[in-house]
Amino acid sequence: MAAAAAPLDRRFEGTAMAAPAPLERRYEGTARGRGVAAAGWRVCLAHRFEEPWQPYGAGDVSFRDVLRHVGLSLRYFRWWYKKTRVEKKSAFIDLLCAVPLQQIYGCPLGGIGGGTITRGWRGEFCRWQLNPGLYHYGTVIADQFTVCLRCKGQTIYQQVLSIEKPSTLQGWNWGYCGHYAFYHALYPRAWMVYELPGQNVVLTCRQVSPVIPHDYEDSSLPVGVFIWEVENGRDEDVDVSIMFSMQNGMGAKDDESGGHWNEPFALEKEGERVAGVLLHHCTRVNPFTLAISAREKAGTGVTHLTAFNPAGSGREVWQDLLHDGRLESPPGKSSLTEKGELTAAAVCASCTVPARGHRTLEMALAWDMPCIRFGSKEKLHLRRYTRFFGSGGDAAPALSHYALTHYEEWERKIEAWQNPILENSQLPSWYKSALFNELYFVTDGGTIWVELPPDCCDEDLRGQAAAGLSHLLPVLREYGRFAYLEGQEYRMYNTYDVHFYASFALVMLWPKLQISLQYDIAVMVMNEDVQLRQYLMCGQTAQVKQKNVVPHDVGDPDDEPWQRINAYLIHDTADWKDLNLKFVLQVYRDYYLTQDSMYLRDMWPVCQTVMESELKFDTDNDGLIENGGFADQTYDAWVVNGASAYCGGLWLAAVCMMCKMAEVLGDAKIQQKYTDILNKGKEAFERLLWNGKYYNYDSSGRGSSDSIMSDQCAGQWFLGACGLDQGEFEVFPKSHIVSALRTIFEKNVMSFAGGTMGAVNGMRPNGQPDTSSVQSNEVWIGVVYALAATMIQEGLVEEGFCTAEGCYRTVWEQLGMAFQTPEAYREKKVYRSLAYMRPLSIWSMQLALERRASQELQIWEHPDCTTPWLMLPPAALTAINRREAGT
Ligand SMILES: CC(C)CCC[C@@H](C)[C@H]1CC[C@H]2[C@@H]3CC=C4C[C@@H](O[C@@H]5O[C@H](CO)[C@@H](O)[C@H](O)[C@H]5O)CC[C@]4(C)[C@H]3CC[C@]12C
Repeated sequence: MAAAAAPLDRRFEGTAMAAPAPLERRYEGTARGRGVAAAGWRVCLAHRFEEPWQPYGAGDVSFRDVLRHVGLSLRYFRWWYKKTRVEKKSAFIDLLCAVPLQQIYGCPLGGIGGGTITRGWRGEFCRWQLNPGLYHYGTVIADQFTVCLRCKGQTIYQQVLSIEKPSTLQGWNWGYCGHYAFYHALYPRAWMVYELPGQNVVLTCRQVSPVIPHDYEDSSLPVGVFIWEVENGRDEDVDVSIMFSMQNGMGAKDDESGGHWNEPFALEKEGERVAGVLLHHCTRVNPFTLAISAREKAGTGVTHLTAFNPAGSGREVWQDLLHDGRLESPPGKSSLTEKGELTAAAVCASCTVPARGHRTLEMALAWDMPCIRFGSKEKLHLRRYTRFFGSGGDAAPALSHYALTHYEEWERKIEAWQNPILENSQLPSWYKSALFNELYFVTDGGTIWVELPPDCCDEDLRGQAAAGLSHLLPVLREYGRFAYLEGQEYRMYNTYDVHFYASFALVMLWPKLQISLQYDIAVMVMNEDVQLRQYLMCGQTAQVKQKNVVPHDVGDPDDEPWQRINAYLIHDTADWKDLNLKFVLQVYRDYYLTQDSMYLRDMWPVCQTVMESELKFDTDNDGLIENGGFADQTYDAWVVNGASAYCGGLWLAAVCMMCKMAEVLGDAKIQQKYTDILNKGKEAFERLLWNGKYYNYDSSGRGSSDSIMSDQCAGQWFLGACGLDQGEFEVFPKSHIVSALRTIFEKNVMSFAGGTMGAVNGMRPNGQPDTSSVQSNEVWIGVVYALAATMIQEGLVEEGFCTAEGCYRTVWEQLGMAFQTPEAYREKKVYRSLAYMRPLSIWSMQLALERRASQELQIWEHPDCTTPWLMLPPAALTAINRREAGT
């Protein structure tokens, strides 16, 4: 098989794909680092991305769209003013103050649901989600690693490993030359390789977070480990010290609120000793403790400085380290900070690296915020990790010790999971990077994972448990409650129409979290919230949540999620057509992948309930639902009228799955009922929407109803993922699906931006993007990955990879949006909603590949492959490899 070329300097022939951005071009070093993964996202620290694109603003809306949305704009502005200026809260979607794009982010630190701290690719600590679901964007300049080299008792080199030249801590030697370092991300690990100019010493810092598939313990821990590999190329021994400094706080106003204090700690257990400093951050709400530490072992000394002023020159710290490569500290705790005062601490690990030799220094960052309150401050929640480390707020030393003594095991598990994919030379390297790096959102999606209190007195939960969800309480008790945001800028938990796409990552890697999430939704289906409110799109007043329908989301972290749901008030989603169907589709998909029959049995009545609610949308009784003439589905600003490819296709797929579930559960009556509907509905779907090449957007016959929608095969996507796409279960004629996918590839992909940016949501048959709405001419990255998966399922493997590649390269290489993949971009200049949930759908590509390969296996077995289920059919791969190798 063709060897993979360097991922970032390839040329493409035979497609209009432009050369990818050479993110490593500025690297002038020769070092490749130690143990750095081959695949991943690699960038030189001196790299500069092109001018940042702008978030969608008023200026990007056409006059026609402005007129179309005058009512919404006025109502939104009135609501926004009240929320932000009168109630002094933040808006769940702030259209007037979008987060500005910073092209700086790298892998976040931390496991799932304990909060995250993102490090930038230049090494900065820059994006903080410690208060659940709420982000603070700010680089804390005191949070650094500094290296000190000494030979024969003399310091020969001391440098902050940062290219910054800040105005504080001016007594430190800043301005490391970025041309001699590169960053490499392969989530949940990242590497930074620093060649120390003129020193013949190379440092590789490997950052590891405990994000381990199918692990529900260590994956919840709020820790990150930094393993410093020091390579000495000199002919003499070098004493090397790495100092890790950290401010008490996250660079927000709170840091100066007074009352914070630091203290040194050392913890020895089972012959392993870890030492460092605790930084107690004593806020009224959600207080926490940060811990910086290092592992002491033979030949490695650990020293610390309990407190220093990060707002001053820092000269005393610098000189102290310079003097002997160690830190000296007054004993005991620091005093409490005064109001307006900042404090920081540092820990230093030192060892001697023999001439031409190599040594390792291990450091950790842990944070302990066990008890959390959301914005409403009504309820106290315990984070998942408290079941292993307690909720007393004193766990930071134990967390640090555990992280430093278990990271090797975590890495073994991470490699066992990733290697079969990474070692598959038939998969293009951009895909390997995309697949693992997009997973950052599972932890950095404002994610929370909390315990169900043992004495749970939530009436709703108890009621539902009694009323048929027999495994609700056992599941929630054992696996806790999980929620992640629709997007860092779209602050709603578990937005369900979007989770539909992202859920593949969860069910494939942490299936119990998907199941727990589904139980939560099932409970909410049964509940109502009769409070009335005005919806902003159309201005009508309706209740917050109706009974027997799937909610849009489970709430805003700035309020009280799970308690007050449906934070989204743009539309009354009780009338949305996709939400109920997406529940049914996920239930069967989850059952198919997990074979959890308790789950299936519990969800079955809920599926019947939501399908009954949905049936009322089949107004003409032809077996097919109709859309309501407004944007009543995930494309919430793109109006649909009558039968539609998207919702109609999801409907038929859900009806098919109802038949299948009824069969599995032996419910013949329901099976017959849905079989009848399916037969009628299939006929109506083909008659109303098939135009000989693809399925029309909708059946209204209006101006853009024959648009080509990139997501028109969403129903087939789910059917295929569950093996329900052939024989008696064939819902859509195979030839129609393949023809539709080919049309999408030709029009939405290759005729848009020269085939380099993925698939535009809507394309007119004449090859012009559909501008009938503000969303039809957008590209939705998560939809594109789902489309690519569908193509792979249907045998259009090369087309699928080519389609997805455009999005990856645009986001990660051209636009500098690493670790913040947005919901959408347009062909030029604008994007929408950074750090979004939907792109996790890339895991459905992996499922499609695995499924295909296992089918192909019967007819084609490759002698060299140790993981045959990851193999692709030879014909498709020859083409992909040709493009990958640039031949
Ligand atoms: C800055 C001005 C106020 C702009 C004036 C023009 C506006 C009236 C419209 C231009 C763009 C519209 C927005 C486009 C997207 C939106 C997202 C939506 O929420 C979530 O979106 C997902 C789709 O991306 C959806 O799947 C999820 O379920 C939703 O939770 C809410 C509406 C809107 C903000 C939309 C509103 C009107 C414009 C700003």
